[in-house]
Amino acid sequence: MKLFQAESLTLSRSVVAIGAFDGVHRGHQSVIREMVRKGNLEGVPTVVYTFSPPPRVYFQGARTLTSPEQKLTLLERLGVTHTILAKFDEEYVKRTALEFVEELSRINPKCMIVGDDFRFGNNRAGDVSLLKSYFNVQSINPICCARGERISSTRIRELIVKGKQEQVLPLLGWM
Ligand SMILES: Cc1cc2nc3c(=O)[nH]c(=O)nc-3n(C[C@H](O)[C@H](O)[C@H](O)COP(=O)(O)O)c2cc1C
Ligand SMILES: Nc1ncnc2c1ncn2[C@@H]1O[C@H](COP(=O)(O)OP(=O)(O)OP(=O)(O)O)[C@@H](O)[C@H]1O
Repeated sequence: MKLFQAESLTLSRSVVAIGAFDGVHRGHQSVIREMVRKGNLEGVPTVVYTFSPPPRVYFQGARTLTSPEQKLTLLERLGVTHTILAKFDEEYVKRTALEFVEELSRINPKCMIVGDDFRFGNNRAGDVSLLKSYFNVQSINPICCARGERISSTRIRELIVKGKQEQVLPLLGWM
């Protein structure tokens, strides 16, 4: 897997998954596996566009579930060929939604997977409907735990705070 900073990758075709992916939990794995499946089917590079630190860590002081190194190892294991790891800092968050769209255009995504509530660009001005006006955007069905709740990084952080470690590993599902 090749690693890139923001604005440094150009491709003639790709499939892309975008998100914080903190923890690379079972929900994230499902998104990434679907993206890799599509990429392999089409014979095009598979790209994860992610952030370091995760936006919730930067803005809300949330605890990080996976270090950048751990995250990259897990992404590589899932078969991702390229990862863009954007340094999420004071400068980066000033980028407008259209600047982010322009950056994505440089990798010519044939298909893009993001969450329905994905927001991007300064002050979270960009949303999925804006992204859909430029790209073929898809989402996948939510992956839930045995109790029927949607798995999320936020939920895993809450379980850690409550000391319910034994419930965390099945949600991460790294084994
Ligand atoms: C270029 C760019 C600029 C952003 N600027 C802001 C911002 O000013 N304020 C904010 O709360 N979030 C900002 N975000 C973070 C997004 O709101 C969101 O958390 C991020 O895209 C990750 O999406 P996810 O939470 O669905 O994984 C920005 C994201 C990008 C890509
Ligand atoms: N349980 C899930 N099932 C399916 N897709 C998921 C699930 N959790 C996250 N995703 C998808 O993974 C991508 C990255 O999401 P993100 O990093 O925001 O995850 P999250 O766990 O919801 O994070 P947070 O709790 O911090 O909001 C998005 O496309 C999102 O829709």
